Amino acid sequence: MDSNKRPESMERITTPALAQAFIAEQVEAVRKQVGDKKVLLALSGGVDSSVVAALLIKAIGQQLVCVHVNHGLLRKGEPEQVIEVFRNQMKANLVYVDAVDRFLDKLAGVSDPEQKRKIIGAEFIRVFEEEARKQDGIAFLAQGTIYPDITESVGVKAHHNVGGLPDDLQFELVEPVKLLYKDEVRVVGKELGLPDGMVYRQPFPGPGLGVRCVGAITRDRLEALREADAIVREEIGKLPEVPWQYFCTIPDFQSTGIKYVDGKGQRYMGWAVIIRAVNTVDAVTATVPEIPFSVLCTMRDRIISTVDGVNRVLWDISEKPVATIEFE
Ligand SMILES: Nc1ncnc2c1ncn2[C@@H]1O[C@H](COP(=O)(O)OP(=O)(O)OP(=O)(O)O)[C@@H](O)[C@H]1O
Repeated sequence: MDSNKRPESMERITTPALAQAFIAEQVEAVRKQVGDKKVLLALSGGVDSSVVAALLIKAIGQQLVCVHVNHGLLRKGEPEQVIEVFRNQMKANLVYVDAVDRFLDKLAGVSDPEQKRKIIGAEFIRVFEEEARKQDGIAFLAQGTIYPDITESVGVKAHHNVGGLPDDLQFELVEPVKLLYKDEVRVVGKELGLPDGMVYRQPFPGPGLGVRCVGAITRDRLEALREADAIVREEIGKLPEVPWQYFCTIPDFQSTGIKYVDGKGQRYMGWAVIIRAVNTVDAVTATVPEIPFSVLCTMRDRIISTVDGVNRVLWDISEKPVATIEFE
């Protein structure tokens, strides 16, 4: 039987009981596959790799080595959450790699979006390879492959795919959620005790904030983006109906602002934050939900008063097509 084909008889995991049954079955299967060997996992803190991590911690505990790479392009609080959940709460064997300078130095002055993506992907593989070489006795590589990755692409995670590792680091794969759809992964994640903020995290591009800091990334603009993004997520996240995705970008142009110092107006140049929220079923087309004007004003006020360097807040009403969801 093709192990990459979901059996027609497989029931959709929609309830805690079904999730528990799946977890028990996979814990057994992983123990059987891995024995007493060690497993390596690149842990982003996204839903898929987090669920795999939690499942493997349950199955094999300290035989799992998780590697979390902070490339400087993660959202506010994400690396801290990975450390809190996996190292402090689940007592996982977690290697935290601070690679912020490495990534940002490589990206300095690069404005072409494709080039930026390539640099981020290649550097990620390099960092992960270095960490893999520091570990003794790794025999398996775990991946958060899910069913749409198999049916919609070539069968492996396309971005940051650790399949890009050199030949001598080609381990046997452990892919416990590869037959699950995203909604099922979330139900399983919840049963494994992962926090809602992780399980229901909105989609985030592989290259992270890198493609929302439009053009050549600078550290100050990236920091402003991270702060503004946290405000946008917090405020729009309070709506009774939360859009599919909501975030902001900061393009690489400045416009004139005015600051009052000792009652005297002074002109200065500042960045613009562009807020974007979309609804979509398949990400092929997207519509723009209505956001109450009062919420837009709250975001404007918070961003302008707390985010350094920003003097303008814009609301993007473009649908897809013709505008893509992300700016790059
Ligand atoms: N910063 C990171 N640190 C460690 N591993 C990462 C990081 N970013 C990505 N990865 C690895 O690359 C895989 C694919 O990343 P991608 O950004 O495409 O996210 P994804 O398909 O939504 O998966 P996830 O939900 O696990 O983030 C992740 O599952 C993870 O194994």
